[in-house]
Amino acid sequence: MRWSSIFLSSLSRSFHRRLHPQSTLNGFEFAQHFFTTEILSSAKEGVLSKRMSPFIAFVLGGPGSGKGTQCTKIADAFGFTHLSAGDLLRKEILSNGENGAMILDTIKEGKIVPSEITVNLIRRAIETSENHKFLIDGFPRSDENRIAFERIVGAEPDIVLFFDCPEEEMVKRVLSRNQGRIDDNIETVKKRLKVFHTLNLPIVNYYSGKGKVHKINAVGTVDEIFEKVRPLFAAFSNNGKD
Ligand SMILES: Nc1ncnc2c1ncn2[C@@H]1O[C@H](COP(=O)(O)OP(=O)(O)OP(=O)(O)O)[C@@H](O)[C@H]1O
Ligand SMILES: Nc1ccn([C@H]2C[C@H](O)[C@@H](COP(=O)(O)O)O2)c(=O)n1
Ligand SMILES: [Mg+2]
Repeated sequence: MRWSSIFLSSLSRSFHRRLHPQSTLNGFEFAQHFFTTEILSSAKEGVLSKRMSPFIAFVLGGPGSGKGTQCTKIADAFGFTHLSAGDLLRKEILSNGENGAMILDTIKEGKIVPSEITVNLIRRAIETSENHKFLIDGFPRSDENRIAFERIVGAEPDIVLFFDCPEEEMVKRVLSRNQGRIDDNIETVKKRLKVFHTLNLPIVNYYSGKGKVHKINAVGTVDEIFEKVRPLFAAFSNNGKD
């Protein structure tokens, strides 16, 4: 083996270990992973312009914890495509599709829309995107969501961000959001908080067990929180917008 390849291989291996501390890849498996996820992602044109497997970050947190706000900033700074599951569902309501009325009722009740519907909206958005880096905001919200994503999209997240915010602060933020959302009222927020504890938090625990969760204290100004998020994404990117 040439020195340059030994050097590159060890550099990329340590980079990979920093990003995936739980990784057990080694030898051939590691080289394969590195080729498909790191090298192909930097190619700009032709058949290599899209990574074989996209880079996926799930972004979790309670209602009003600031997921959407931070995703906008990450997308701007690091060239990710921001896919909000809630926004995709709201668009589906507006498009008068066959599931629109059911989705509206479910959102009003603060419940979770059947996974197949949400996952297919996400899948379509990934497939029609030219990008290979995605922030999937507000998903998965349940074990059923997670399993459906693995089955239908056939992928797992590379990282999971979890915005940890006290309940009182989340309620305050939702009630002053003022974007005309049907679920931004105290009755629905209470229901969404229950769903957050019973269905969403177990997902965070599941990915914690896999060493994928980056927990961010979501109290502070938007910019202060982004400064905690930035280093995670800087580690994935050479120059901020690869
Ligand atoms: N760090 C912050 N400090 C104060 N207000 C914030 C902060 N981050 C976001 N907000 C505001 O709180 C409200 C909720 O934020 P955002 O929509 O980003 O939350 P979310 O986690 O996406 O919520 P949801 O799950 O309900 O979509 C918005 O009005 C936003 O401007
Ligand atoms: N995975 C998801 C994401 C969202 N929904 C529904 C239920 C949520 O209360 C609503 C709003 O989502 P948000 O904009 O707060 O992320 O959308 C769902 O059923 N499944
Ligand atoms: Mg949101």
